[in-house]
Amino acid sequence: MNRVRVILLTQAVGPLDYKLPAGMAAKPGSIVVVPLGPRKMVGVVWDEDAFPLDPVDPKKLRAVYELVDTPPLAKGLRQLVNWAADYYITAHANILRMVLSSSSALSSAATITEYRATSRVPTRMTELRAAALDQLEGAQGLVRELASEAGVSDAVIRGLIKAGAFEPVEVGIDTPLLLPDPDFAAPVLNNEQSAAAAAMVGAVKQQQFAPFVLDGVTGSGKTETYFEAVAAALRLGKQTLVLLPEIALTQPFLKRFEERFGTQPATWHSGMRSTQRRRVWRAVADGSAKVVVGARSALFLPYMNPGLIIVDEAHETSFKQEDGVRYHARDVAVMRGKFEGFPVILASATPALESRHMVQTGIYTGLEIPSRFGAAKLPEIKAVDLTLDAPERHHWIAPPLVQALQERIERGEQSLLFLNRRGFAPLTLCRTCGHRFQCPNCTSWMVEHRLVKRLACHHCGHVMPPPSACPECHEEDSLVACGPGVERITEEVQRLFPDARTIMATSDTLWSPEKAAEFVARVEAGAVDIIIGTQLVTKGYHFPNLTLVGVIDADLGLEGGDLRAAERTFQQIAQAAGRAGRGEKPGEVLIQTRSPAHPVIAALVDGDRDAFYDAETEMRKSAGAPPFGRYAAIIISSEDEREAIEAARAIGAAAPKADGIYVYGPAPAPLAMLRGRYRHRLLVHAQRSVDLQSMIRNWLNELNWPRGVRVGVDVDPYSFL
Ligand SMILES: Nc1ncnc2c1ncn2[C@@H]1O[C@H](COP(=O)(O)OP(=O)(O)OP(=O)(O)O)[C@@H](O)[C@H]1O
Ligand SMILES: [Zn+2]
Repeated sequence: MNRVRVILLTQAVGPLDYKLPAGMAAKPGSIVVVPLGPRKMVGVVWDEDAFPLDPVDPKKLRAVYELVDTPPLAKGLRQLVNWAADYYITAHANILRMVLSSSSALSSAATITEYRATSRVPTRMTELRAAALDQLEGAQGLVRELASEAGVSDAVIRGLIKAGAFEPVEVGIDTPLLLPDPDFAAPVLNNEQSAAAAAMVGAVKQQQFAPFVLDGVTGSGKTETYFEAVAAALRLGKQTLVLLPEIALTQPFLKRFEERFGTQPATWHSGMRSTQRRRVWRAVADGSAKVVVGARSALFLPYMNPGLIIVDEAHETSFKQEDGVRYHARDVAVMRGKFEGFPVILASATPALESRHMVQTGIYTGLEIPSRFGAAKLPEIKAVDLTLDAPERHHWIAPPLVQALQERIERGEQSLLFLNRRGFAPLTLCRTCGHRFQCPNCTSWMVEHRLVKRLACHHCGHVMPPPSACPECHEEDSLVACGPGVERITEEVQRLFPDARTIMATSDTLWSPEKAAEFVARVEAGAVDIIIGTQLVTKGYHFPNLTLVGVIDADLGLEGGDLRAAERTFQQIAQAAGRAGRGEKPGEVLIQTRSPAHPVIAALVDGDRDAFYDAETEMRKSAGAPPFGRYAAIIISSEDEREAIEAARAIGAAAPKADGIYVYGPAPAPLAMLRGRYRHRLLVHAQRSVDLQSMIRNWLNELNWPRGVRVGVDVDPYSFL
């Protein structure tokens, strides 16, 4: 029968059956264009056994329009999509959109029309046009891209094209990627590294599923070591994916990769232009992209011949996606290896408790590199007790840290101050009436960003200029900044050491791979004495002349009752500390805290990671928390507060009562209002033996709620409270 089942890239309809026109052959995984009502839509031919479907009268079936000229999605990838839709309780379409994440890759044209500026000045010049021309000097791209770069509408750009200020350029987009050479510059590994590399290389050659935790202390050379596994995959003609937690880490990685393999790998991240996306997507799908480095979205690409996935800094919580499909890239990576039969390496100096547990129970293989590479030693870590050694009023750097910074400046060495807070101050209030600036769309304070003279919401992006008078009591010049952010620490450093060269490193300053590369180049060239940064600079970077790390507020992350607060704080500070003393000169780390006896701080000072993890694991066990039990959050939101509460109550009232399941709530979600939507949450806590997904699916399928209400499920949530 020439009938196929198709999943369309929209959540609005389930899988539909179509008939194949004569002469068209499509098998499961084939990408097709089909009619849906009056529209044309992309879809994927799916295995018939995945969904129970009513038989439709064959005469009523509409015909597939077109078979897209790309290789069909492999069976293993289709299984992964089935699994992810099931596990994260979402529609197949939502997962498939991440697989087919380049719409231009699906059209057959191998060239594309971009536009670039000519020197012709349009006869009619408007303010918008002038500003756009100014912004776009030397730029080239699609109309949409140029418009967004200049911050104007597409119409403005089209007007400029008509006026001759931009001209069309035909761009070939499928130029082949260069091949990395596994033997270009192989390093000599030390014994510890060799042992770990041998295990990974062996697994790559076996071409079977094998999960590893590559657990090496900071500066142990995990990258050089897993590069051997990449080389092994290259020799077999297999594809490797390296996942990085942040785009900012891409550039230094590319440089190291090129030094090792003679050419850069393909990259994949949200900042790419659509032509680049198409080129990489197609090269991934036809197997010619041998190594891809990317953010978590690279995980779902249709690799033709995958042989290895490496998740670098695998403990990072940014691998968990918090909107759309709430998946964890680390966990999906492991499942992908399982379905498609290849090793997956989770590399970290501070593995997630869950990963460590998998090693201890023998499900993952643990590989350790216990010491730093070469002559480098792990830094000495000390706590600075802020209750004894307090900074001056309105200052945040305590005397011992001031002195340590002074010594580094004198010796020509570099320092890093770590505070995980962007902006100048986390809270602004009126000293006369106490008014606090809150985001109008979210339950969160507006954060002052003094450099750009704005108050900003870190959740929805809402910004406003700081008013000169209080909006409540109208008192002039009455606003005070409360608490420090990195901008304020930078100011303090500049006051303390007027001659020191400082640089601030946060997602506000390192927002693109290029900016991050510039930052690295400046630090490497010795043009910086003191780096002040958020968690963005605490991992991955290797600056041999950096010998001091100061943690401004170690207690910050420990506040609040988040399940992973202690673990995350430990990881963050250990990673920050790991930037010190990576070269020949020894490193020193000073941790400012009000509770030096806290188990997290004590473990860091004693260098006793295992004791900390063991105690933390015991606590999770007795609480039935992951990995010993499971959580899922059900988030109910609406622009209408009543509607949200009522829907949440109705869902709560219908909660299943069964052994091993506890449902808490509904209660206001961690951000009770977000982007203008009121949010309520139910938290489901289940024993491992419970089929959590089926239970939630059955529960929610029975219920209805008003159109304006959205109900999302977050399986294995990372944001709590
Ligand atoms: N076998 C080797 N030969 C030459 N250089 C090496 C070797 N192993 C490591 N190095 C160098 O040592 C430094 C530290 O290595 P690397 O950055 O890979 O450590 P890491 O384990 O990833 O650290 P972190 O977890 O802190 O990011 C790098 O400059 C790296 O090039
Ligand atoms: Zn907001």
